[in-house]
Amino acid sequence: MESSAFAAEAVGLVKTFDGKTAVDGASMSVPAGSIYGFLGPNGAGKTTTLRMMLGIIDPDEGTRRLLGHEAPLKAAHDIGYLPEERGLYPAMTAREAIAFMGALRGLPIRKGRERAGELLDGHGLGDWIGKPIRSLSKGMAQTVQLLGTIVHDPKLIILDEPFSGLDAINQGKLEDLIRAQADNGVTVIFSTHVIAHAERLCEKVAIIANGKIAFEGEVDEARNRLRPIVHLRTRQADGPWLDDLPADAKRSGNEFSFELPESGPEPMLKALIDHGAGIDTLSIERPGLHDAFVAIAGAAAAAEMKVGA
Ligand SMILES: Nc1ncnc2c1ncn2[C@@H]1O[C@H](COP(=O)(O)OP(=O)(O)OP(=O)(O)O)[C@@H](O)[C@H]1O
Repeated sequence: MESSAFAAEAVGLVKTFDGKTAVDGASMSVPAGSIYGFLGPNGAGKTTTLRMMLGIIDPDEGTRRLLGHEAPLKAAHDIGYLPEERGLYPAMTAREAIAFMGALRGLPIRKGRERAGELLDGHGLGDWIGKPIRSLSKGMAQTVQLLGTIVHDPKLIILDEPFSGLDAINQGKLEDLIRAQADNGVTVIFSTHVIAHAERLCEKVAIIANGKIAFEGEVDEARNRLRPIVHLRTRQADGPWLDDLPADAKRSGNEFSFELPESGPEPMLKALIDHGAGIDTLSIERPGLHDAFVAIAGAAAAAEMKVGA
């Protein structure tokens, strides 16, 4: 049943709300045991796609398969889901909230309480175990909800914008938690509009803009679509060596920047040296995922994304 190399797959998912297409033919394949990032600006269709994958809503067209099940709800006990809208019952204690979330996924409540204690201890919230949710800070409550998402040891975790609302320290802890889950063989899918998290965590990403998947593949594959950029500062301002630079090199004083030629840096560097440019500084910058995002999804979509945490 779960022998597939993919923990989640979607083929041609379409969803229209009131005549407006929110998701327009999304196909994704999430390798089992990987960390998979779903990147796109607000309103791009991330939440709608994840809800279709989970079986919370049905697509108008297309198919999906979750942990080997064509009816995603059949996999419900093996799934952990953190929705974009956060919320816990304010009067429940941290322990009860976690145990309750586990019970909704089939974990016996007694076991859930036990695991809740371990998880809260392990995440620095041991002192809050018996405190009502309303007495916790927003970040703590979000951590509790996250612990409730993993309390039943799911095989696949789907987190919708899990980093939003967390300060930098808690964002770092969440990255650690995601890595720890993946190290244990759990598949993690998370959506984000912050590129840095995906760049640090993911092997594979999907980039969605205007309801369409513009790219799906390895992070390196996205970055490799762009050529590295050479930044060069010469000692001389003028000379025959200027002809050795690519015609479209950008110049500011003695500083030049241009795409690395297909032939690599050596032939050009040799020519520059032979023709008397005098190399002051040289660096070759590999494009980041943000540059790749701009190239793939367009500048307008990229402008709505955040580069860093
Ligand atoms: N239940 C719904 N009824 C009507 N329109 C909807 C519904 N759910 C989503 N939409 C619309 O579908 C489009 C995609 O929304 P979706 O929430 O999937 O995007 P998103 O990428 O997750 O962005 P965000 O992070 O802002 O939620 C938006 O235009 C949204 O208004």
